[in-house]
Amino acid sequence: MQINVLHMAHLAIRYGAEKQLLDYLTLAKSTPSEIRHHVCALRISKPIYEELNSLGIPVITTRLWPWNIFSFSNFARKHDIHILHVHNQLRFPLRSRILPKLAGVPLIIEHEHGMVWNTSSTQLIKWTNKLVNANICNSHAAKIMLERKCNIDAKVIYNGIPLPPEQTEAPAQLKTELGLSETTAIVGFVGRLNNPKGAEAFIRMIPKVIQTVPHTAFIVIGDGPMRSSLEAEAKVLGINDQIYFLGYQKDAYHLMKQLDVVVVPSFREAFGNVAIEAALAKKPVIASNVDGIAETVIDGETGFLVDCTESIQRQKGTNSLPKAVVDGRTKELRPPKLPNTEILAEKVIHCLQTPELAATLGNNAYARAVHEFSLERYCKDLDNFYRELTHYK
Ligand SMILES: CC(=O)N[C@H]1[C@@H](OP(=O)(O)OP(=O)(O)OC[C@H]2O[C@@H](n3ccc(=O)[nH]c3=O)[C@H](O)[C@@H]2O)O[C@H](CO)[C@@H](O)[C@@H]1O
Ligand SMILES: O=P([O-])([O-])O[C@@H]1[C@@H](O)[C@H](O)[C@@H](O)[C@H](O)[C@@H]1O
Repeated sequence: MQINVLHMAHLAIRYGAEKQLLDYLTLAKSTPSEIRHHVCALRISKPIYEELNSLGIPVITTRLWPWNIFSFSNFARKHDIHILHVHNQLRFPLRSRILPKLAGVPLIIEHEHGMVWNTSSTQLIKWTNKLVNANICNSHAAKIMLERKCNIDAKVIYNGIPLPPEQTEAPAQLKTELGLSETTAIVGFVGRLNNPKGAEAFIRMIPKVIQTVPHTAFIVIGDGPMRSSLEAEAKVLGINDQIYFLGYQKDAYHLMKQLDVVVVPSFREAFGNVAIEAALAKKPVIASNVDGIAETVIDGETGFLVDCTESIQRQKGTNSLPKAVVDGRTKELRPPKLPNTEILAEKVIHCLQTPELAATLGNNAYARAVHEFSLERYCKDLDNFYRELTHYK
């Protein structure tokens, strides 16, 4: 039996959830299987549309408002869709549950990538829970949030990241481009410049790091609504000449290879693909002890986890703050906080001053990532889940 899956997702930008889906579809397309993929894009950028086209994946673009139900149900019928796999639409049950059911889609999977932290009213979600056949979370922390907030049980499938080709040593062009000497260490942040990522904690730790290790450069990869305020804060802290805002970079992994330490200071993070990408680049990760990050980083073995103690000031135009996050140690809910600035700086300094330790952490992180967080493993888990759900033998 062929299994036809329709993925519903926002594909306008290319950060965590979008990359995860595109990487999966790319691998799935090159692996013989009875599972066929289709995409229902709520929004889509031209490059992503072209990418899906070149993979030969049928795409329907619709926001799925009630008046779009006929085109959606025609597409679902034409491609004999068995499963609608909805990514990150927990807040919109009309679009992800009610209309697809009315359109005759047999099975619905909801996949949580981090939205449950944002969900405000959960009443409609609870009322329509019966329309969903299965839920997937990308970490145990996400599963805890989904259960506590929406009374939904879920299967945990950790994200998976494409393994880099063996033996690809990146040319160290970053230092040349930035005019840095060969001996300058680089500490990096990679992510959307929106509030869950805690980029301000990265900036605030810098003066403390350079007091002890003065010749260090800091780079920020990524873009978003907080960029100008972060640049302004760097100016006020007097660290302008040591920090480089590189904006959105298509090949963040290639740049990560050229860093010495990667910092992931998010105050909420369902999973955190950046921590795994850093691991695959064999770099130690210093990260907040919160949510899914506490599952991807093993404190003292693959990096360091830093407890969260600093209050957050939400800026205009950024995401609203979640009421609670999952504490990395206790697994209990607690208010969101940024990682402790002193400890963050201390751990970065420790890695910079003891490169042997940094190398050991990076190698451990790499071995664990290859074993537990590969795209192949993700693909296998997801495909088996589809088979289970459709009682495929
Ligand atoms: C706050 C939250 O809950 N976020 C979740 C969200 O993704 P979210 O987009 O927040 O974050 P992730 O860190 O997982 O992924 C970001 C991705 O964007 C890439 N990048 C970033 C900057 C840049 O300039 N160029 C670039 O390519 C990174 O390399 C990485 O691959 O869904 C992901 C996928 O399930 C989860 O892992 C995240 O935990
Ligand atoms: O977490 P949040 O900022 O509300 O929303 C996020 C998007 O901005 C991001 O593009 C996507 O990859 C994440 O999965 C999540 O949907």
